Amino acid sequence: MRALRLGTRRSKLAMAQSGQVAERIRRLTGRSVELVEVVTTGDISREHLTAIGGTGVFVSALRDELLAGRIDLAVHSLKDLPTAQPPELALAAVPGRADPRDALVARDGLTLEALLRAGAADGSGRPARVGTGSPRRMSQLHVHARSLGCEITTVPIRGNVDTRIGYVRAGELDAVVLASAGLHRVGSEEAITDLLDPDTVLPAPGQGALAVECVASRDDLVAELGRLDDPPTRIAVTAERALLSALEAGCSAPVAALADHREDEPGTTVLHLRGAVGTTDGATSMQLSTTGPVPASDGEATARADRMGRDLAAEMLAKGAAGLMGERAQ
Ligand SMILES: NCc1[nH]cc(CCC(=O)O)c1CC(=O)O
Repeated sequence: MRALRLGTRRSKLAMAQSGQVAERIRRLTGRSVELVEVVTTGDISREHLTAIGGTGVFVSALRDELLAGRIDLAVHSLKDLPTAQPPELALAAVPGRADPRDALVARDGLTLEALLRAGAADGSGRPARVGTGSPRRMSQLHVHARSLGCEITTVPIRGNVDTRIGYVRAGELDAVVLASAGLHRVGSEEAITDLLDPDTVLPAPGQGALAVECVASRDDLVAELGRLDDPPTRIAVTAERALLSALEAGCSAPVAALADHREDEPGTTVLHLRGAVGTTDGATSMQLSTTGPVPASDGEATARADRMGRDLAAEMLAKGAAGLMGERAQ
């Protein structure tokens, strides 16, 4: 049998996660897998992602290659995947999720709270300068700083993981916030100085999870790749993405969501879903949560998770969430 062609961006993070999925396929199916590099608009453009239409730009070039039949499968960071799934493509697997939390990489090994209280490194009394281009992170960092009676200066940055960590090493910023999962995938986890509690900074929908995509009409391939699927992860991210989709938010909007399976009573698992929105300056924000049963069948549980996400979004909209998403992508 010929080798499966796995299309990947050539960033360190994309290569790492594609390589890890390729290895899982080889081990589970015995199929050989070959990595094929694909260049995307997001890799070329130096503009801020919000200015070029969100992180979907990373995904579209890979999808074009799938539809043209030049590659057999693609691996995306699930949080970069637009919520509308094109019918010609199948989300064949959502493998087991890594830690969904955001991580702080701060000067002098500081935690977020210690950094906010300490302020800028020069002792000038100015607020700490924290790099992130994500409206979701900015919003929640400002809310948290205010709750501690501190201020924070957020600085929009872009670039790959090494570039972002480099700003802290060079002393240009006091800290940067990145996904823990990405730092682990590229082997830079030792740079993490604090893992942010989701009650403080709730991650992006799908953060820490991967999506394995192929052409929907290739039934055998869909089934083969389906062996990588982790039902609890798929159920959780389904709830998070349903919430995002129902809020009709662009992928750069400040929407956060995290679902996790919890033991309710001994032997009974429930799905707990948190959702948050807020203005970028953190002046107004909202966080709501809900809990629902997890039916025994994975199909029913996924459908139920989808409804939970949409119901929580409806509750958020009824409480004025739309007014907090002014920055949403046009
Ligand atoms: N938006 C870029 C992006 N897409 C996926 C990850 C990290 C891995 C993940 O969350 O699965 C990152 C970098 C980051 O947010 O720090």
